[in-house]
Amino acid sequence: MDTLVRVTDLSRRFGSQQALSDVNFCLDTGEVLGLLGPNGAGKTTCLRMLSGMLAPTHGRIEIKGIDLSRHPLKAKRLLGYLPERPPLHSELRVDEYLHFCARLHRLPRRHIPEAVAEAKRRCGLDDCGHRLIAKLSKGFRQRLGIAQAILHRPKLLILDEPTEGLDPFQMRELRTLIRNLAQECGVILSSHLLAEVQAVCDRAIIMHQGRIQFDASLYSPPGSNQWRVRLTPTSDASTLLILPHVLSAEAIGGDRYRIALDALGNPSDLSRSIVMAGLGLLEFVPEHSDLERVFFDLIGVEERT
Ligand SMILES: Nc1ncnc2c1ncn2[C@@H]1O[C@H](COP(=O)(O)OP(=O)(O)OP(=O)(O)O)[C@@H](O)[C@H]1O
Repeated sequence: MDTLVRVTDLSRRFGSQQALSDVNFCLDTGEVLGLLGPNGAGKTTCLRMLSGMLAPTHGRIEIKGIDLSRHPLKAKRLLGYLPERPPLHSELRVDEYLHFCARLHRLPRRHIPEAVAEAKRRCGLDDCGHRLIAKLSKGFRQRLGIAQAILHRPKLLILDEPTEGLDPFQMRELRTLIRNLAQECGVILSSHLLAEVQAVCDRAIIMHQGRIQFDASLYSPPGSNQWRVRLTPTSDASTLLILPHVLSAEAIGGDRYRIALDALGNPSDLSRSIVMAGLGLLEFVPEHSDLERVFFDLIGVEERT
């Protein structure tokens, strides 16, 4: 697969504040990458640098092998950007605004009507051309923000908190749109919601205090068969290890254990054998993915084990 974006040792300092430190990652065409992290983690700073709006203090960004700092115009032609606050002009009508943006993207005049029609079609704005932007709902404003970003058919689409403030229905529609757009380009989006990233992304990077804490595919590896149990305090937990199909049983605190089963093990047999071995079973849940573990550890939403 093509490497679309290569980010090397990217750092940014604002005065004494180190907003981003030594960030490294790559993105392939067709991939949707989610940047996750709490407020102030550095997501927007990272996306602003990727979009060419902010210069790095240190490090390099290449888009299709083109160095963004050295050849900004050439590299920026390959990307579309939806900032945290979409740059909409509320006094304009949708068509007027998209024509204006098409000129900013330097599309040849004769191609503009077709490009505007196509962007509206892809973003579900076909019937909105004459509507005043001031009168659009939040969901339609986000669609319009994305439409301006894809007018020139970029190879890389950068979306900063694209579903922020949308209702669940609008969120679902926008996620479908993002997945459809990803058939033609790579997408990097930011969010502080784990479920959001899990719903739409192929890969997630968790950022915290300007650094990458986790970077992995969201497709669970085949054969990951892990369960979390809580036993009564008097239980002899070493018994877990001799139960059928148990590969390991790791104590994770609070009388809880993370149990890994082999490929033949299954949860219903495991729960039965725990009880038959005389252990007091209080809780039995699927173990979180590594992504969820890191996220909850950082954000501290879930009870700690
Ligand atoms: N222009 C700026 N001047 C000074 N500090 C800044 C500037 N932009 C960002 N920062 C600081 O850099 C850090 C990272 O901010 P950033 O906006 O990138 O985080 P974020 O993960 O996008 O957060 P949020 O989810 O709240 O948007 C924060 O501490 C922020 O205060």
